[in-house]
Amino acid sequence: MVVSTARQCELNAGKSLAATRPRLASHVICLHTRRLCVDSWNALRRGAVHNDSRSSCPQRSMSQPSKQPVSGLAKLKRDFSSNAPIKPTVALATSNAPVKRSTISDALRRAIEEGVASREADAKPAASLYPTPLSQKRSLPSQPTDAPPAKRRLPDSWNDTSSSSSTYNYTSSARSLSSTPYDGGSSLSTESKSERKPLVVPAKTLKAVAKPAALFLSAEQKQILQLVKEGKSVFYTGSAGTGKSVLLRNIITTLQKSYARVSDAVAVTASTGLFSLAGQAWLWYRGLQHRWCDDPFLCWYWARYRIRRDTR
Ligand SMILES: Nc1ncnc2c1ncn2[C@@H]1O[C@H](COP(=O)(O)OP(=O)(O)OP(=O)(O)O)[C@@H](O)[C@H]1O
Repeated sequence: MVVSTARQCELNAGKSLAATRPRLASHVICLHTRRLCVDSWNALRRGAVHNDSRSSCPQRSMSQPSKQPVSGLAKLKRDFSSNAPIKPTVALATSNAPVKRSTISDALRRAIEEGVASREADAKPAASLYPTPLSQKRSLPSQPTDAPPAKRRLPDSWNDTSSSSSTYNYTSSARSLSSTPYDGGSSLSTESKSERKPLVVPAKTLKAVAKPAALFLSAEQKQILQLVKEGKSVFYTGSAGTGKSVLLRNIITTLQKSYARVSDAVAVTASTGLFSLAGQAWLWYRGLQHRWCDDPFLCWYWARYRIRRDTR
């Protein structure tokens, strides 16, 4: 595309542009009239006359200043007859002066400015809803502090059923418990320490708790117990945990009940396991089996030593 000035339009009028500049582009735009002046390159090549320039570029005297604002390119003179570079005829100082823009540019600029302004106006309320990037905290919706939060209440049907059913009343139960010797700690929050009542547990309750469960002797144990009742001398032994001590306590209790009216009828010479003849059971139970236990005397002595040491 070739940019042609008004002067060039005048110069080129009436003669073939193709003859002078055959390699020019296909169109020539006259900057003076800002419209397409010349036909296509083919028309120029055929030697067509620059007809449009006649109509669009009226013959004007170059001495008359142009009323229409032109850009700096309009003031460039170029001789198309040669390949000489463009030489500005007007000092470039004029370019330093504020160049008055065309009305089209001003309108476009105003339209762009109005569009930007309208976008900013639309974006302002939306931006006020969201926090700034620096403050990432979410602002909770402001609630009126005067109005207390609504209490959650049970439905009426719930109250009806609870009153009719056997619901546990914690308040009344706490009062009833405080009247008992042991309040179970429920009245700690309501009563002071001075009002606390001592813990009183009936002796019957303690005995019932301390009483072990009844044992039923096995057949072998019963057989040995029966022999003792018949007054026979019995020696029974067995490995650890087979029930020898249980049987011995049962024998003592049975004999004491049988000879309760006779004083000193029953005498217990040694406790179970500890001072028994071998004493192996106790030592085995304590995990202290020793080779001395093969000797009854040494085992008894060893057992006594361990008992005294442990009971200090
Ligand atoms: N007839 C029984 N019924 C239920 N438990 C029993 C019976 N005989 C013994 N036991 C239980 O067996 C365990 C051992 O019994 P016991 O201490 O009398 O054995 P042991 O032979 O004396 O043991 P060790 O030789 O170590 O002294 C005990 O916990 C006892 O309660």
